[in-house]
Amino acid sequence: MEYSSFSSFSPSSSSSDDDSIFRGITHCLWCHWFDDDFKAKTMVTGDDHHFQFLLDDIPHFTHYLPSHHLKAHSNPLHNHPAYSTVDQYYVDVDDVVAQNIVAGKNAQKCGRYFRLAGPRQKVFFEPQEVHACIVTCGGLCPGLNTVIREIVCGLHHMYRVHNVVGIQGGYKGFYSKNTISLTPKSVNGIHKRGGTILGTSRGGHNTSKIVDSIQHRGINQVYIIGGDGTQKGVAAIYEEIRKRGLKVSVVGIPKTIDNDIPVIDKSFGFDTAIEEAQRAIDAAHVEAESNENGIGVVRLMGRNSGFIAMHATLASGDVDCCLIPESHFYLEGEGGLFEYIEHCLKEQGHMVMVIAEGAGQELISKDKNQMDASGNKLHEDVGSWLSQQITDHFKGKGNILINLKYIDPTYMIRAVPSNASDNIYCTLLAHNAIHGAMAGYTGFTVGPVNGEHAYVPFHRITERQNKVVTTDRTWARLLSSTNQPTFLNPKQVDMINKDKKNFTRQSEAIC
Ligand SMILES: Nc1ncnc2c1ncn2[C@@H]1O[C@H](COP(=O)(O)OP(=O)(O)O)[C@@H](O)[C@H]1O
Ligand SMILES: O=P(O)(O)OC[C@H]1O[C@](O)(COP(=O)(O)O)[C@@H](O)[C@@H]1O
Ligand SMILES: [Mg+2]
Repeated sequence: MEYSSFSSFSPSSSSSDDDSIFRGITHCLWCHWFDDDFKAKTMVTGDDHHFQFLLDDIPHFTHYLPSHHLKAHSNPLHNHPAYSTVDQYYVDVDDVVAQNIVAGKNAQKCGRYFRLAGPRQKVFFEPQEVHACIVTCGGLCPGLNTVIREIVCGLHHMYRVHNVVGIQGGYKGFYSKNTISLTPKSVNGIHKRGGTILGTSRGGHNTSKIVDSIQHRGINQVYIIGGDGTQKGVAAIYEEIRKRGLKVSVVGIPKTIDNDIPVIDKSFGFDTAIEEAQRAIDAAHVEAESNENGIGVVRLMGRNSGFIAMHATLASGDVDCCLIPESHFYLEGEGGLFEYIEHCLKEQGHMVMVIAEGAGQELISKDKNQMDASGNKLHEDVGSWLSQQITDHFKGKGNILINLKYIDPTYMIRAVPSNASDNIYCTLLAHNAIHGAMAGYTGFTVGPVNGEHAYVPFHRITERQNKVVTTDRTWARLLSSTNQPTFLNPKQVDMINKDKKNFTRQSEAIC
């Protein structure tokens, strides 16, 4: 199937030979097209023609490379001693994952679907032809080394691919550093270490220099591990590769300690970070409890979203107040933070607070607007600021002596090695990334959607950042467990309720 057979905004069914090689034998009707922004879409109609849904599809080599450049081969896993015994080992080409799994009266008509991740019957690379590279970009996260190790070992053990290199120091390493060879031996045991053996960086994304380097080195599978910024870079690399007509599979593996990547259930390393945060909260609790009017303040990561702070608070049970960027708070007056602290000290003699790094930034007077090398806004240290505000407040009250201890474990929670469950998660991500690349898919990311690993197009991952929804049940559960104020006035509550009504109307209109 030639790329030109995809027509803009006009779904058309296809049943060429190449198409059936690509999709296997199927009874469903699959109509592919690209929308105005060149995003792959597929309309799938079931056997009985009643069931129809829109698949948020990912690109495949057959979409843009001429068929005489492509040859499909049987998946070598057929002959693998471990995998060949598995019943139904290959993913059926008709298998998709629903983004919304809560059934309602319009359940079949609305929502998005993604391709189920996993090994395909046909692959578009011979093992000896593959030259893969791996790069890590952006901030650290527990599990980076595990993903690296599992890509190297997965390629080696499952597909007998031996030519894998590491790009050092993030995107800029493509054009400024030599590669290092990665073998199962060289990555042995790295999952027990925090950080990334390849190094990482912010900034330095130069699409044409990166693609020149990929072309020059003869690399044909690119595995890029990074957050939202990185995935925007991966999308640009894929676009350039497609324009140049290269048979190079570009795969993004989503990483972020902040867990703010949409669509996927959770990012790797997040569980580990929450576990590590407990140690800081426990210490803050012990200090606060052991001192008269003890106040423990813990600052956790979360540039624009408060998932780490929220989950660490929910897991702990010892936190009296959790402050996140999504929920504005104020210090003075009725319903304010100072009033609540005074209440906690009076009632229980101590209190523990968790604050996300991006919370309360609007309260801190700033004279500069600083950015990091990737263009991310740099925040003021809200933990130190808040500790000072609390200290000054009680000083002003004269007769109340407080004992405030400020703990800042921000970098500690992301520098640790991944825990057992994150290691298993990282392995699945790595293996599914490999299966997708070997099957000829490109320009995609991978991750769990409602518990099933799926291939997700870049634009779904980068179009927005996940935020804590302060009107949903999880935040309500937190408010009820801490007993903290909502910091909302009646006018704001009214606005939230109006927004909710509008949202419900819009959702109904989409269906
Ligand atoms: N819009 C973008 N387009 C291309 N590359 C980007 C973009 N945003 C960030 N990058 C690159 O991605 C890398 C990591 O981005 P950063 O925001 O620091 O971390 P993360 O990917 O973890 O969010 C950096 O090398 C940066 O130059
Ligand atoms: O000091 P660094 O390395 O820039 O990292 C700090 C930032 O990294 C983060 O963990 C997010 O990083 P990523 O976007 O790279 O995932 C933020 O919470 C924090 O603001
Ligand atoms: Mg980011």
